Amino acid sequence: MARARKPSEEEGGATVRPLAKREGTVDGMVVSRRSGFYDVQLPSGDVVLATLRGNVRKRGPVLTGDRVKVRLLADGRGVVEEVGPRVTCLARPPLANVTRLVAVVPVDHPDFFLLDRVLVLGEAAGLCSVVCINKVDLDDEGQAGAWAERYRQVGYPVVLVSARTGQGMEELAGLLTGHVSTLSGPSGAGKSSILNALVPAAGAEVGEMAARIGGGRHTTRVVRLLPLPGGGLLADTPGFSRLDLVGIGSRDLDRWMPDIGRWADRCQFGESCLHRGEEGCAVARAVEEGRVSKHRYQHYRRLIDEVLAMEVRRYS
Ligand SMILES: Nc1nc2c(ncn2[C@@H]2O[C@H](COP(=O)(O)OP(=O)(O)OP(=O)(O)O)[C@@H](O)[C@H]2O)c(=O)[nH]1
Ligand SMILES: [Zn+2]
Repeated sequence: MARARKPSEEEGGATVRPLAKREGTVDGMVVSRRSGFYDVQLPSGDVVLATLRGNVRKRGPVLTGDRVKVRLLADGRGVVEEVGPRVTCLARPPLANVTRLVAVVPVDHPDFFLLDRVLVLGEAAGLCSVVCINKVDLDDEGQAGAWAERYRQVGYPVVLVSARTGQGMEELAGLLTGHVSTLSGPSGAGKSSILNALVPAAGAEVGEMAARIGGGRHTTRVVRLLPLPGGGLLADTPGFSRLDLVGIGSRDLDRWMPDIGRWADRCQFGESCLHRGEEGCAVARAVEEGRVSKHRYQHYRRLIDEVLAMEVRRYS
């Protein structure tokens, strides 16, 4: 898989940059869609309901997050006349131009294997990830600081927040400014609570997942991009609705874990090495010397075994 080029901070996907000039049209971004109708947010903040022009419809699906040119009609509606190139594209949920992934870990039930899996998927999709440790009001044993340090060493910005008390939320909001962002993390991590704290009008249901499933309300939801008060947009649906390592190859995995990849480049065995404890492997040595976290390396080993097993199933 070719390495996705990461958008720079200035290129944050929420900036509505002009596409090529087109007479009588304005730039916008699709912020939600349902059966043939698209809500397009204009640079003024206004949202118009639009349909697609025939040639646009033929070219393939237009996704929430797509940058478009709309022609405004006299009745206040619009017609999408052109769709701009995508910086990133997620499949499930279908979202274009997301640039920021907020990987949420709850203090009360932290699962760092799951976090590393989410971060790998984010890297492979070309997103700039932030690790968000939530529920720090429950951090009685003061462990969150050490966890944060582990991920700062990898190179990720880490924020310690409490959606309940509001601690750290301003810092998190600052990291989302100018981006199209999405939250990811296990059920109960506090994604809806964080969304509601960042976008008071979001009205996301908190702590009701079990009730929803139990009650059989299992309908497909529309993905919306909600405007953040400080600028930027936040998806109201978690960024990865499935966490299988689809599209991740055994030869690429080290690149999607930057702390491992850094040493993989120096491995004497070159590209053929999968860094599974081979004698003389530069990654194994870096772990022994304490330059790479043992936890992260253990997770790499579990993930590479999983990817290899998938490849065996696919090719046999
Ligand atoms: N103490 C504490 N509890 C929190 C915090 N954030 C969320 N919670 C609680 O954690 C539970 C789960 O929160 P949600 O926001 O529904 O979590 P979610 O990640 O959206 O969960 P799903 O919808 O199941 O994916 C709720 O009971 C929240 O009130 C926090 O910062 N501190
Ligand atoms: Zn190696």
